Amino acid sequence: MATAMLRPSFFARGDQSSALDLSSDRVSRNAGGSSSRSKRDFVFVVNPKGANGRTGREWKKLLPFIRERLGPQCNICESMTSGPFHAVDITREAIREGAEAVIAVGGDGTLHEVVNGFFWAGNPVTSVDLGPEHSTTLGLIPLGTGSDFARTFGWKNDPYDAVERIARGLRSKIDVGVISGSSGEKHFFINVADIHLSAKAGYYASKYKRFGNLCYVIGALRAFIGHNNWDLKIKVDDGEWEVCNKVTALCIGNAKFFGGGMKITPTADPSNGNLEVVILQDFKWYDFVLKLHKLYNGSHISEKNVYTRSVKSIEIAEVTSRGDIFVQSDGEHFGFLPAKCLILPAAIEIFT
Ligand SMILES: Nc1ncnc2c1ncn2[C@@H]1O[C@H](COP(=O)(O)OP(=O)(O)OP(=O)(O)O)[C@@H](O)[C@H]1O
Repeated sequence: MATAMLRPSFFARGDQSSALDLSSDRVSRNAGGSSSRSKRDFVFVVNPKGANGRTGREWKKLLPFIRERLGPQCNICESMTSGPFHAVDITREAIREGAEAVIAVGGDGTLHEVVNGFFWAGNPVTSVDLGPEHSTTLGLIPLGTGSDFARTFGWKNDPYDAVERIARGLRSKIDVGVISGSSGEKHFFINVADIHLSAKAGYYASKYKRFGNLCYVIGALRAFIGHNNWDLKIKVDDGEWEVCNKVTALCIGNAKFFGGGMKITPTADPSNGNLEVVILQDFKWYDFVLKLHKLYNGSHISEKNVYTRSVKSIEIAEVTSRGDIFVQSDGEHFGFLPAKCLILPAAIEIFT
C-alpha cells in the first residue's frame, strides 16, 4: 500500500457523513523522502496548534531527524489536524488502510483523539486488506502543554527521545478505559477520567491554555467558585450501589498523572487490567494548599479522607440529581454525571 494514495474514508465522525480525504494537501506521504511499497506506513498525526503552536514549530524541526532515524525502515506519512476531532478520523482511516503505526504528535488531547480513532462504534477498527490479525501500533511524541500520559512511563518530555523509542520498536499491550454517559455511547480514555471539582478545573483550564502550565492553577481557582462537596453513589464491578459522602473529586486512573503533573492515581498501571479509583472526600480549599505537594507526589492516598479502590468497572451517579457534576476523560470535557467506566485489558499495542 506504500505508494498508492490512501482511499477517501467513508468513516464519519459522530453522525456526520463527511468523507475524509487523506490525499488532501494536509497529508504529506513519505514527507520529504522516497516512498516504497516494501516499507510500512507510519502515520504521524500532528496537532499544529498544540501547546499554543509550539507543537507545530517543534514538529518542523523534528521532521529531518525523523526522516534520518525512521526513513530507512518506514514510509513517513505526515498528517496535520485541521481542528478538534480530526485526529480521530485520520487514525481510523490510517488503521483501515493497514498502517503499521499511528503516532500522536502533540499533547494528551491529541493522544486521546488518536486512541479514540482505534475504535469505531465501540469496537476496534481493523485493516480492510490485512484483517483483524494486523495490529496498528500506537506511538506518542509528547509535545503538549501537560503531556501527563508520558509521565507514567517516566518518559522524558523530549521529542528526540520519543523518536528513538519508536526507532527501537519495542512494543507492549496496554489497557484502555471505556467511558459512557447516559446515552450509553462509548468513548475511550488512556490516562485518567475524573469527576466533579478536578473535571470542572480541567474544563476551565482548557480555556487558559495560552498561559501554559499555569492554566491548571487558573482552572482550579475558577472551579472553586460555587463548588460544593456532594454525596455521590458508586457501583463497583456491577455490585450494589454505595453512597460516598461529600465527594470533592473522584478520579479513575488507567495511568497515574493528570493536571500537568499531579500523581493523582499513583497505583495505576496501564497494563494491570484494572482501573485505580481515588476519591477525595470533604476537601476544603485549604486542604489543597496544605496537601498540594502530596497530590503531586502521590502520597495523598494515605490521607484519612482519601479512598482508593482497584476496579474493573465503576458507575457513578448523583444521590440527588442536579445535572451539573462535571466529567472529563484524559483532560477533555466529557459531559456531566451519570457515567460508567470499565477497563478493556490489553486493548492497544504501544511503542515503549
Ligand atoms: N488544527 C487545530 N486547531 C485547533 N485545535 C486543534 C487542532 N487540532 C487539534 N486541536 C485540538 O487541540 C486540543 C489540544 O491539543 P493537545 O492536547 O495536542 O495540546 P495541549 O492541550 O497543549 O496539551 P495537553 O493536552 O497535554 O495539555 C485537542 O484536544 C484537539 O481537539
